[in-house]
Amino acid sequence: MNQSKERRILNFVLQNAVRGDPCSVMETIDKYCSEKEWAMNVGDVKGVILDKTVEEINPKVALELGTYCGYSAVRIARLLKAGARLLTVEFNPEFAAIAKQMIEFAGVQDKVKLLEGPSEVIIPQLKKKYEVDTLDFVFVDHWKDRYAPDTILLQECSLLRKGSVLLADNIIFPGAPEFVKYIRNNPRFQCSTYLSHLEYMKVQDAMEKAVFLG
Ligand SMILES: O=C(NCc1cccc(CNc2ccc3[nH]ncc3c2)c1)c1cc(-c2ccc(F)cc2)cc(O)c1O
Ligand SMILES: [Mg+2]
Repeated sequence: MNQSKERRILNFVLQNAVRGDPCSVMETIDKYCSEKEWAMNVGDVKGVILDKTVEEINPKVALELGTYCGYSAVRIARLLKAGARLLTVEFNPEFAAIAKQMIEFAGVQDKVKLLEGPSEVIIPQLKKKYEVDTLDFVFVDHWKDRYAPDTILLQECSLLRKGSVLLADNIIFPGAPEFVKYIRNNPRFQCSTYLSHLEYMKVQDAMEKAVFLG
C-alpha cells in the first residue's frame, strides 16, 4: 500500500530533523514542503504571524482546531511557558497518528494534548472532560466552513472570556467567507487582518485576528 504524503513528511523529519528540537522539526517540514511536496501546514511565512500572536498573548490554555501533521502544534507549543498547555483537535485519524509522532519527536508532548474527533463534538467537552475554564488563544485552521459555526459554539460553551484571541488561517485562500462576514460584523469581536502568503507559494493569503470583547 503506497505511503501517504503525510507519512512521507513524517519520515523525512524522523530522518533529517534533530529529536527534541522543535525549530529543527519546523525547518525540516518547511524544507520538504517547499522543495518536494506542497502540504497545508501554516508554514514559515504565516508562521511568524502565529508566533508573534502567541508571544503577545502568552496563553496558559490554547486550543488549535485542525492539527494536520502537527506543524503548528509544535510551532505554538515551543513558545508556551511552563505549565501552559495546547489542546489540538484533529478529525482525520491518519493525520492524528502522524501528528502524535511529530509532536513527540519535537519533544513538546508534555505541553500538547491531541484530541481526536470533530470540533463540534470536542468543543462541548472541553470544560468537563478536559478541565478547561476559558481559552486564552484559539488557532483556527480546520475545515473552512466550520470556522463560523465553531466560533459560535465556543461562545455558547462559555469558553471565551474578555480578551480571548482567535487567529484564523486561510482567510483569502482557500478563504472562509462566512466566517469573515460573521466575525467582522460582530460587535463582540475586535478584528484585524494580517496579509501574507499561502504556505510555500507566491499566492496571497491572510490571517484574521479576532479579540473577544466579552
Ligand atoms: O482546508 C484546509 N485545511 C483544513 C483541512 C483540510 C483537509 C482535511 C482536514 C482534516 N482535519 C480536520 C477536519 C475537520 C475538523 N473538525 N475539527 C477538527 C478537524 C480537523 C482539514 C487548508 C487548505 C489549504 C489549501 C488547499 C488547496 C490549495 F490549492 C491551497 C490551499 C491551505 C490551508 O492552509 C488549509 O488549512
Ligand atoms: Mg491553513
